[in-house]
Amino acid sequence: MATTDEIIKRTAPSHLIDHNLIDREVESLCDGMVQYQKRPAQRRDGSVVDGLYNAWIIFNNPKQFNSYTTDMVKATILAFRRASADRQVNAVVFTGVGEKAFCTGGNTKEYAEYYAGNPQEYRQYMRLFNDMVSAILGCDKPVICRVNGMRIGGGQEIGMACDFSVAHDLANFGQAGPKHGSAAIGGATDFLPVMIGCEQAMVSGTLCEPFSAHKAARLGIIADVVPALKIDGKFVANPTVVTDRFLDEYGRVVHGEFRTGSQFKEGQAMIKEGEIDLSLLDQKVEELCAKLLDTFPECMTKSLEELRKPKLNAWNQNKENSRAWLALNMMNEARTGFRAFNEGTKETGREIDFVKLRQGLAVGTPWTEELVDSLMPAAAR
Ligand SMILES: CC(C)(COP(=O)(O)OP(=O)(O)OC[C@H]1O[C@@H](n2cnc3c(N)ncnc32)[C@H](O)[C@@H]1OP(=O)(O)O)[C@@H](O)C(=O)NCCC(=O)NCCSC(=O)C1=CCCCC1=O
Repeated sequence: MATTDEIIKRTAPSHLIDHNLIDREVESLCDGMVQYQKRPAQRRDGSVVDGLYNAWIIFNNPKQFNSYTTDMVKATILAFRRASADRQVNAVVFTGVGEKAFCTGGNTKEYAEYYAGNPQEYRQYMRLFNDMVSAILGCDKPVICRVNGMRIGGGQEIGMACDFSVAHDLANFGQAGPKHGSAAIGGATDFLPVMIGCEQAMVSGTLCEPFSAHKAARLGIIADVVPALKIDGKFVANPTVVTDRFLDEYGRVVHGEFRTGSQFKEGQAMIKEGEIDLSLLDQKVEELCAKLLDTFPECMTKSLEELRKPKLNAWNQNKENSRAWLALNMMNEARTGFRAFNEGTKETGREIDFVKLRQGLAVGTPWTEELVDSLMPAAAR
């Protein structure tokens, strides 16, 4: 009987049709701010597999916490289509450079300086954003979000569109919408209720309070969490987060909540003193890729398609209405909120005086450029 290798050699066709949309390097669409790397696949024992790869899609905008510009969104759509069509690719690893941020969502500088006050332009942008989220949810390969740091706003949304998330435990998660003039309708309002239930989704989507990777694991937003902080060469859990007990004296769950007061400050000092090492994160990601490799490919794709449906159906039901509303929102609250973040500083703050705005609207004050200018952090001082 012929061996599998002999059969492959004898029967594999000499020409394969290329199903990619365009034949351009991902990096060429965005000056390298999104990188596409085919990294050799590994077996569970760590040995490298000939001819098979994992596609790493990497956001490379560290100065702006790996937020995505319009060009980066275009490149990301192409990257996921490329990975989906590439016969040699078995899994996609979606991540960012560095250890501070996976992604903090849309680029607030571009939002404030180009899209603010231009709903027709933002509608075009949101076509691209929607296609980016759909490209993740429609990828024929399993998608792992390697959470190399904070996952905030639209970064949390594209992260939740992935099939698996593995995070290091210094990463924070959360939305920014109603604090920065938007609503988390770029996927979070579709995915959160499905993933963590309506009550916790409401807390995250409206109050916009960040939560730790340990809490994200407890809530079910991520599949796994590993330490990244080394003190004297030894990995330790995030010292700003409660990880040494599950309940407080009243029987309430405190595991994964942030420490407070002097304990939190001491934890921050420990992080400053320590060394950040993402080797355990990469080990966990490679282990997951190796497990995914050890399956039938078509059955894997079918399982992905079915298990994605709760998120995908919610997303498809709402994404076009969300796009239209987000465009129009650029006339008032998004224009105000993203300008405030972009023009604010640590000293002036980066958010408006929400009470002042509400007081004005409560007496029917109309939205004018003058009102918006008066709400900017520097003006309010
Ligand atoms: C809470 C933060 C994520 C982290 O805060 P902190 O640790 O205090 O860092 P900062 O000093 O705020 O930021 C450091 C520098 O990074 C720049 N930065 C941070 N985030 C962005 C961003 N998203 N775009 C551009 N630049 C960013 C920041 O300006 C600092 O640089 P500087 O030169 O000014 O010193 C906090 O950073 C934060 O809240 N960031 C903004 C989060 C945000 O609002 N994202 C957009 C949400 S809306 C969105 O993503 C959407 C997606 C699609 C659907 C529609 C939509 O609205």
